[in-house]
Amino acid sequence: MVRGRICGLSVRDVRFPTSLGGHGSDAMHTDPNYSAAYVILETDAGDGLKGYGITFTLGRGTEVVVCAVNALAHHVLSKDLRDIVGDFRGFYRQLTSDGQLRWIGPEKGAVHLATAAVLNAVWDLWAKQEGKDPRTLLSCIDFRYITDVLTEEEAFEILQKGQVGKKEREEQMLMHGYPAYTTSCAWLGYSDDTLKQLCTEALKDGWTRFKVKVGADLQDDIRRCRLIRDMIGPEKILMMDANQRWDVPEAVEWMSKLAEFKPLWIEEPTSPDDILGHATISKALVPLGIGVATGEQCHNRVIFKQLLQVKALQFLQIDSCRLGSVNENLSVLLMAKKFEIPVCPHAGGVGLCELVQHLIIFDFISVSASLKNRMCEYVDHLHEHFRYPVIIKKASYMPPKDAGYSTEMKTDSVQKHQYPDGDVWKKLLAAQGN
Ligand SMILES: C[C@H](O)[C@@H](O)CC(=O)C(=O)O
Ligand SMILES: [Mg+2]
Repeated sequence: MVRGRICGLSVRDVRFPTSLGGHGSDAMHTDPNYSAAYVILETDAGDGLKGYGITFTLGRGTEVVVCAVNALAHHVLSKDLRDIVGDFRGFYRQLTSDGQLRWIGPEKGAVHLATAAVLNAVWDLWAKQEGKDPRTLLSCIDFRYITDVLTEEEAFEILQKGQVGKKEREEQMLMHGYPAYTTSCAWLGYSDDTLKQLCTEALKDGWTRFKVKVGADLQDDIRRCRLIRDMIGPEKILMMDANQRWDVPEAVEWMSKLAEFKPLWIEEPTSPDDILGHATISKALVPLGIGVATGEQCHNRVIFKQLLQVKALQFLQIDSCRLGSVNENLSVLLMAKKFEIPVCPHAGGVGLCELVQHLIIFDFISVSASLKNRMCEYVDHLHEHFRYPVIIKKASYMPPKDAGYSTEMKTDSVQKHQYPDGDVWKKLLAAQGN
C-alpha cells in the first residue's frame, strides 16, 4: 500500500579517491574519482522508510549534478507518493519537461543524471512499499518519441509473453544467478604486473569473461591484449572498451589490429552521439566477428531507438543512472527485446552494480527470457559502502533479497567521503596543500 507525503529531500556530494590507484581509468578518463550525487527522500508516513537514490558521476562533475538535483527538488517536495506513482509517466514527464531546466537538457546531461538520482530514490521508496504488475510498469514509461518502434500495446504484449515460464526463470535466478563479466583486472592505468595478478585471482575465483581497456596506444593495447588472452586461454570471453577514443575509420583500423585477440565486442569505439558512425563500424567489423557495444553514455531512449533502428550495435548497454531511472530503462529493455538485441548492462562506478542487477534480472525473468549472449558487467570496487551490496557467486549476480533498489549507502561512508568536508577529503586536500 503506497503511503506518505515527501517531506524531505537531501542530496550529498560523495566522492571516492579511486584515481589514486588508477581504478576505473580508461583511454578518456585517465584519473577518475568515482563519485555519486546521493539523494535521500523522507516521508511523513511515520513508517521510518526512506528512499535512497544515486547517480554515478566523476569528481568535480558531482557539484553540477548536485545543483541540478536541488533545482528539481520542488517537483518532489510536498508530493504524495501515491500521486507520484499513480501517474508516474506524467511525473517523469514533469521532471524531464521542466520549462526552466529543459533548455540545459532535454533528457540529457547533468539534468538527466539528476533526474535519475531523484527517480531512483522514488523507485527505492516505492519498491519497499509494494510490488508491481505489467500494467503498472507500463504506466511508468514515457512512450513519447518511441511509438514509431514500440507502442504501449506492443510493450504490453511483450510483458504478457514474459509471464510464460516466469516461475522457472525466477527459480533459475535464485539457484544460479545472472552471469557476469569482470572489468576489474584491466583498467588502462594498471601496470602489466597488476593486470597479471588480478587476472590470476579472477581466474581462481571462477571468472570466465573479461573486459580490457584499449584505445590510447596501439602497441600498448597489443601487448596487454596478448597478455590477457594468453592468461585466460582461447575459450574464455574477452571484450574491449575504447571509451569513445576514436574517429570512425580509426576505430575500424585499430580493431582490425586487435582482432587476433578475438574480442566479442568493442565498446564505445567512437562518440556516443554518432549513431551512423556506430553503424558503419558495426558493418565493417562483421567479417572480423567483432560486435559493437554501447550505451553507458547514451543520453536517452531516443538514442537507443536509433541505434537499434540502424543496426548500430550488437550488444546494448543500459545504465541505471544515465537514463531516467527505471522508467526510461524499462522502455529500452522493451525496445531491445523487440529488436532481439541482447542487453549487457554497464555497471561498476559507485552503486551501478547494486542498481542494475535489479533491472537485468527483471529483464531475464519478465522480458527477454534468454541468457544467450547476455551478461552483466561487474567491477569489484566500493560495494563495502552500501548497506545491501551485491552478492556475486561463481561469477554471477545472486538476486537481491531485500526490498528496495539496493541504493542505500552506509551513513559512515557518506560522512567520510562527502566532498570537501568528509575526513577522507580533508586529509587528502591538506596533503595536497589545499
Ligand atoms: C570512467 C569509468 O571507469 C569507465 O571507464 C567505465 C567503463 O567504461 C565501463 O565500465 O565499461
Ligand atoms: Mg565502458
